[in-house]
Amino acid sequence: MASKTPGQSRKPLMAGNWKMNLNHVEAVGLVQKLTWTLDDKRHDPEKSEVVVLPPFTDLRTVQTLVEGDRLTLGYGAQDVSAHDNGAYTGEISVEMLAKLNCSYVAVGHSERRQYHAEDDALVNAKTAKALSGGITPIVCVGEGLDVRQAGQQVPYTLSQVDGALAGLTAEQVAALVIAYEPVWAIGTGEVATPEDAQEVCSAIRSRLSEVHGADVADKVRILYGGSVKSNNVASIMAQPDVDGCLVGGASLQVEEFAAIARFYDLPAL
Ligand SMILES: O=C[C@H](O)COP(=O)(O)O
Repeated sequence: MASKTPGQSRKPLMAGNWKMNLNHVEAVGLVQKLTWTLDDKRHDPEKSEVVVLPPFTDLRTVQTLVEGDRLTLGYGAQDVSAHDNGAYTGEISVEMLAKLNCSYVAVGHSERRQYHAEDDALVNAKTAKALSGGITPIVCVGEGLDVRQAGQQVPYTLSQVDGALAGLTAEQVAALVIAYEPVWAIGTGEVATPEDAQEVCSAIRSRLSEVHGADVADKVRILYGGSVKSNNVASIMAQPDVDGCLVGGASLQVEEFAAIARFYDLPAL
């Protein structure tokens, strides 16, 4: 099995995308239980950074809890507007997220692309907007089942990466996170094999290196997402170009997500 490069400096990132689950009262319960569980199991924050991405309506509550109790837990949003402010009903601006001290925001999640017709140009605008507001975008890319069956997952995903990062400077690219999420593996229980994840994550890093240089490519954390569980996370994380996971369903289960965060203590099966 491929292994991490010795001395690699990218700190693993485990981000829990709650999607449209948990109201702000329920968020308190999950965040408290998660941090207690991580403490109880002696989670080492140097070995993985743990982040939650709750719905917008939970963010102020999560901020108050994290800051009030000085929790070692990052948080962010699941989407951001490409606009600064104005008549965009239902949208949330980067300035609003920055005011809530969000560290991260997911952009271009496949569910946004599928249900809200977000294309690469809009994902590009949102990525640039997040960066301009000092929030780290987690740029989501990945192919559907038809593309995978045609064996086109690498060119398809690289085209999404090119589109999402168009016009960004090397410095901006070095500051963002990319999440490779094959759509056929999201919420289906169909996890990609570690080799499937590595193939595309490695191709993404090579593309970043071609366009922005090896130093930039070496800094970017590339996550895998799609049916990540405690029983498959260690072997996925053993891949050299996988620097963390974007976790959906399992992030709503405290014990499961805490175990995923502590992937470094699990055997790679
Ligand atoms: O953002 C998370 C991904 O969509 C993965 O979701 P999942 O872990 O439920 O498959």
